[in-house]
Amino acid sequence: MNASAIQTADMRNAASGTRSVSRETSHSVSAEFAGVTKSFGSVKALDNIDLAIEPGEFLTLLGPSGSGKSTLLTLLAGFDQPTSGAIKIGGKVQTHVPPNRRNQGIVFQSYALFPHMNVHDNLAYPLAARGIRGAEREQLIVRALERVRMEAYAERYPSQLSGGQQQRVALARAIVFNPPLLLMDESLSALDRNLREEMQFELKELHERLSATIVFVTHDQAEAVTMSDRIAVLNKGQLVQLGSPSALYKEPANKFVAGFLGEANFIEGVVDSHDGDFVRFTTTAGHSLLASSRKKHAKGEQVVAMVRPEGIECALTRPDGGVAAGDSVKSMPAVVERVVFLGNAHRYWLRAGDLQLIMTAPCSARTQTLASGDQVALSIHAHDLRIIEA
Ligand SMILES: Nc1ncnc2c1ncn2[C@@H]1O[C@H](COP(=O)(O)OP(=O)(O)OP(=O)(O)O)[C@@H](O)[C@H]1O
Repeated sequence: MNASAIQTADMRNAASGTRSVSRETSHSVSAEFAGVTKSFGSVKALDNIDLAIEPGEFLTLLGPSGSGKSTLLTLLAGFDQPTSGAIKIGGKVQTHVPPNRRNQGIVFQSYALFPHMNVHDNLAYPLAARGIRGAEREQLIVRALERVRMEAYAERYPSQLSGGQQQRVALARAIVFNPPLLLMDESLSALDRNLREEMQFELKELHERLSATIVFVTHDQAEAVTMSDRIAVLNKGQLVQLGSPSALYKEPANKFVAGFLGEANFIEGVVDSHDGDFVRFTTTAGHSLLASSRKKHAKGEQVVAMVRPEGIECALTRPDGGVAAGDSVKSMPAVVERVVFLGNAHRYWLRAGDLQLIMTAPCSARTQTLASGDQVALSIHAHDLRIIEA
């Protein structure tokens, strides 16, 4: 995942934020975890999670394997109960309400289509369970199948469908009764790349048309960034950070989030001074750098700063030691160790003393391509260098 993916996602999320697209229903609910802990014997799968999901929001639970994403979603679905804490849906405590008495659509891998029923009957099932029959039921089935472009497959049995088609039908079954809450666990993970991207786009469109709150689980960062209004990053059963994709990318709370969502360079040092939102610190290699920080830091404090690969700038050093392009930001000497052409950008591995940094620079006719062995002056604007937690 790169910065342009984040920008595209931001634009898409901003567009969906306005939600002027014709919405076919007008209900959605909030969902909340209040001090939720879940233990399996000695394993604490979730540790005191507080998380409030807004009505109509597309919220993604993101984290590495074993971080607790599925456990959190399973508790929200009502398939299991927390060891302590409460789950509220629409402001009401639902912690011990069974799944069939919660008005929610579910697309879980373990919640497969009924193999002995054709597509039509798979969709009719949740409607019948809600007492919806006759012409209304048929209308809802046709509309749900149209939404996932599977209207031509109503008579087929699941075994006569591809994996991708089965997932579309599972999605149609989950949305056929216009649930105010839709829960999806790694629902697109079995699809090949093209179909997955197509489904991501369709799901996002669907979210804009439905008014449902969607809670989506994935371990795929790019998917989380493209789809979500907000992302909740989990690690080892804890909620590490909650925010918009761009906030998490630009202002990660710690090294884990910075490294998990995109690429990051980390620079360690000791604080010299703090002025407003900026901190001057000296790196272990003796370079003095200016970074931005939300917190106050005391002189002598050990800090870790983070810069994304596109936040580093380089200019070739002239033979007299000066810098080719003038720059107001103080620069440090470095050498280009390796260059890789990526098509629309170059990726550079730079060494400045004991610091190794990765930089990406877009390719254009106006930018000079650096070569391995070039002596350069490296600069990082203070807004691109952020003090984060270790
Ligand atoms: N029924 C269970 N019994 C015992 N331990 C469990 C059970 N379910 C989950 N766990 C443990 O709880 C932790 C969180 O698991 P969970 O499935 O929620 O993670 P996840 O983030 O969804 O992982 P993945 O991406 O691999 O699906 C893991 O350590 C897992 O082994």
